[in-house]
Amino acid sequence: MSDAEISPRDRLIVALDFPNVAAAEALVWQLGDDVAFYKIGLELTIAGGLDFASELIKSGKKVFLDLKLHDIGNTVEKATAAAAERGVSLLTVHAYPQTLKAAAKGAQGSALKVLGVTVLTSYDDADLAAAGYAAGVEEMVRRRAASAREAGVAGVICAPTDAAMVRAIVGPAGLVVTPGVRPAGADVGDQKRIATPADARRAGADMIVVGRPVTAAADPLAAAREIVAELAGA
Ligand SMILES: O=c1ccn([C@@H]2O[C@H](COP(=O)(O)O)[C@@H](O)[C@H]2O)c(=O)[nH]1
Repeated sequence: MSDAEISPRDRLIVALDFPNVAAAEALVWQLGDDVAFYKIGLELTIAGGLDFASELIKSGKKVFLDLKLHDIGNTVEKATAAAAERGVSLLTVHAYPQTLKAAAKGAQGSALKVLGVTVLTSYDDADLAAAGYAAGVEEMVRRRAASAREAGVAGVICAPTDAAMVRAIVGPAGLVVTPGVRPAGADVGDQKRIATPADARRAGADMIVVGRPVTAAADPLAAAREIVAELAGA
């Protein structure tokens, strides 16, 4: 499928950051056919999310497993192969060359797309300095996007504010997925590098990840519909 053929609905990935499967199931039921792509992260994975991922896939939804793997090559390769076997569509690993290459190998021959996490959207230059990095966000994002391209993974996770720069590095075929998305006026929470759904899309994001602006909304279905409408107009 070419990029132009992806519908606005399929560009929205809702993050199921819940402490249990029952709460995640209730939201998926509430959103119905308006949302087709879900992200399962660390919290839900620890609470039985892997079996729930398989159920979602069986019911026709797409699943992004956001595990941000980072370990020795053999472990990352085998874990990636196991994710591919489960039928998930997207999997994250941290964008270190060794990790990216191992994940690319683990996904070989499958439909799984591996995404390298560049710099977390909750980080700014001061956070990187506090973690011991000499380079700032822009430089680190550039380096990691280039590592992802060189390792041959499908694409990257970056902030919407980095998307245009990243697009120039990964090229038109690279998948650019951006969390840190906030509709105008939404609570920013712990995110630091943010943009609206429309601005993320205009900057070159193929897909956006949205959690709390949908999951914590008084009316999650209306919130999801507004985001899809905004994407459609971008
Ligand atoms: O750099 C990153 C990588 C992953 N995430 C994940 O995306 C969602 C965002 O949730 P919100 O509630 O919309 O802030 C969450 O699951 C993160 O683990 C990210 O935010 N930034």
